[in-house]
Amino acid sequence: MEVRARAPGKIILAGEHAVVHGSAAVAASIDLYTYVSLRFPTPADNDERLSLQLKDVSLEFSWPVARIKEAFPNLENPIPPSSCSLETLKLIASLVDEQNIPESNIGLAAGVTAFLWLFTSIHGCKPAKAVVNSELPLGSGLGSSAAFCVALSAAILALSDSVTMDFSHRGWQVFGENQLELVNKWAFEGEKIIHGKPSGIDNTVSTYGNMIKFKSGDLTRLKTNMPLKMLITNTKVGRNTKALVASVSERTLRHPTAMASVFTAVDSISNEVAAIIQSPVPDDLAITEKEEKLAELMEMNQGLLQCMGVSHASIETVLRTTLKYKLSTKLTGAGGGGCVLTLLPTLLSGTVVDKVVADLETCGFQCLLAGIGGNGVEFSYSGIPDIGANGGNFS
Ligand SMILES: Nc1ncnc2c1ncn2[C@@H]1O[C@H](COP(=O)(O)OP(=O)(O)O)[C@@H](O)[C@H]1O
Ligand SMILES: C[C@@](O)(CCOP(=O)(O)O)CC(=O)O
Ligand SMILES: [Mg+2]
Repeated sequence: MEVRARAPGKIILAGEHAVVHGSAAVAASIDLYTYVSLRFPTPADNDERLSLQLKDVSLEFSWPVARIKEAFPNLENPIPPSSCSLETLKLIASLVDEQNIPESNIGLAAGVTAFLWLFTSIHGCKPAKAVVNSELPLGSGLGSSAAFCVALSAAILALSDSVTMDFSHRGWQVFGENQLELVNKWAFEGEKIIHGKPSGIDNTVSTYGNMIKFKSGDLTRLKTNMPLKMLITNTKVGRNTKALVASVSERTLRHPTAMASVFTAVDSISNEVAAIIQSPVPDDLAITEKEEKLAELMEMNQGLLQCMGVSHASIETVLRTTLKYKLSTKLTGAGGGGCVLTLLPTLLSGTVVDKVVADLETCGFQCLLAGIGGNGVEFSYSGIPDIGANGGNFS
């Protein structure tokens, strides 16, 4: 039997980075997903390995289970969601090093480490094969790391005693509230391995979907009927969230008072964005007014992200290009390159959108329009034994 899980990427409408320092932020899921399939071999497979296939980078890693047992002599499982200790990180690093990850893909080591921590914490040293593929660009600000951790946690938990399997349900199914919480907690532990100091907003929006406000670990699910259209421009400039988050923390240490004011300003912007998004939309005029306010808040947030030092020449080029069409733009995610959001007002003609996209593509950028605010993590079983509804636990 195999389980497949999928978890969405996200855009941050307001508050990235500042959210790591306690400000509010607003994020929405997008309809681009990371998929993980996981299966335990049958005795006939005679496979005593734990394998991870990363299709997006055409790499596969595997470890004999005996080698993992040797590296983790004191492994206890299953354990409740907890951080990987420095000592265990070192043990996992030795397993990852053995795989000779190509230098050009070295950022993957953190993701592979997160996989080993999540899998062994929940299942111990068991042979299994996980296959990952994604519709998201990796390392571009659309939350691929969180979608990876959420989809992995979901697939790993869906084949554990923590989830009662419902075989009567074919196709994608959603977790119950307690299980979602567990998936989110484990995914956060994975994000810690990849990001160093994540706020938790990315894994939370990927787990719960839709639109959320997030502050100091507290989730508020936003209800909105405002149509929101964003053009996502990928500058294709590579960057690394962990390094950017660390650079903002270093600037905060150097200028604590000034940065505290920046974070307070971002907090107000995020709260205002959340209020606008949630307020009723009686007519087109009201939508236009709201869009104008949102556009201004996005510009203000971008200015503050520049203050934090996370903009980039490529992002500034997108800003200048869209400004020619009086459109407002801000970076999304960690910045330093990656993806940029441009608000497309409801009354903006398709011809103008086409022209903006053509201009941006001439600069070598890639534009995409993603659906905003869809489902969070989902899972489905395949190769189900024919025993009817709710066959109980398998592990
Ligand atoms: N589909 C995937 N396959 C392999 N690793 C992934 C995948 N998605 C995410 N990752 C991991 O997440 C890292 C990128 O995370 P990050 O720098 O936070 O960028 P973002 O989350 O904005 O895409 C990658 O270097 C890798 O370790
Ligand atoms: C910069 C930050 O606010 C968002 C990072 O998003 P991404 O990994 O760039 O998609 C960090 C965080 O909140 O954990
Ligand atoms: Mg990330």
